Amino acid sequence: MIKQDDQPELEAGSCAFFFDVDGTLADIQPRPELVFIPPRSLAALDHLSANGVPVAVVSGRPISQLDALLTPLQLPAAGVHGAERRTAAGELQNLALDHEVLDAIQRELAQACAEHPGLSLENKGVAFALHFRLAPELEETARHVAEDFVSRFGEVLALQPGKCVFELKPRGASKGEVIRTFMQEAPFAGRTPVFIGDDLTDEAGFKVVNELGGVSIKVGSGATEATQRLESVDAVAAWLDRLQSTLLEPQEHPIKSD
Ligand SMILES: O=P(O)(O)OC[C@H]1O[C@H](O[C@H]2O[C@H](CO)[C@@H](O)[C@H](O)[C@H]2O)[C@H](O)[C@@H](O)[C@@H]1O
Repeated sequence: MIKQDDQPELEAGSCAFFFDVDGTLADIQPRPELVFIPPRSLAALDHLSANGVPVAVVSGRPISQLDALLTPLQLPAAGVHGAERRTAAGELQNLALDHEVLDAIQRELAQACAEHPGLSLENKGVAFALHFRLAPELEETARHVAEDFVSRFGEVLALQPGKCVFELKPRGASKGEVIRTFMQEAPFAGRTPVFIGDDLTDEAGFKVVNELGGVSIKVGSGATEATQRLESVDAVAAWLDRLQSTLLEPQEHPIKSD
């Protein structure tokens, strides 16, 4: 049990924040489309950002889904584990990928997954997630299919295991490298990077943030490179509340929590 007193102590005004989404801002749900970010956390993100604190989301989800989850906020964002990026200035920068090959992979994967009802294929256009949360007995099948595709399309895809999922992400996509890129630009540059995440894909982010002298926070249990921990998504929400109170002369924020 992590006590309230052990919450990471930070002054928001000198930091730049990077948030993972599933398992960090939002509780894990049986299916990806059921996920939501609690209004209290949305309000806190809005408050920080409206007060000049750089806040970005860094997720395995595409940016289009992140925008929908964060509505009405539109934050700087990295999607698909870093394959997509929207800068603070609103510019979109994506990894250069061979879409013909990805389309062919998608067709083959759909066929392979169709042989295993219960295995759910999430097609993100440039990445694919093989979910087995609703059919845990298919974990080894999902691993086998994912490993087979990575061995055949290793120039394009890399394996990214996660919570009840094996993902095929674009080779070169890394949450760590995308955080490093954000940290070279305004308004992030010169601040202490803070990255909060819960899953294996977040470990690359923790590594880079540690290297940059920042603060890495793992949500939940399990081995990690992160140096601090929060117990749960609820604990993240409570910590966000406290972070807001460290701001000097805060401005009113448009989103109200309920
Ligand atoms: O980097 P994240 O923001 O943590 O996104 C990682 C993946 O999250 C989603 O899958 C996970 O969350 C689902 C909803 O809670 C859950 O049902 C699933 O078992 C988890 O693996 C999302 O579907 C993926 O696209 C993201 O890459």
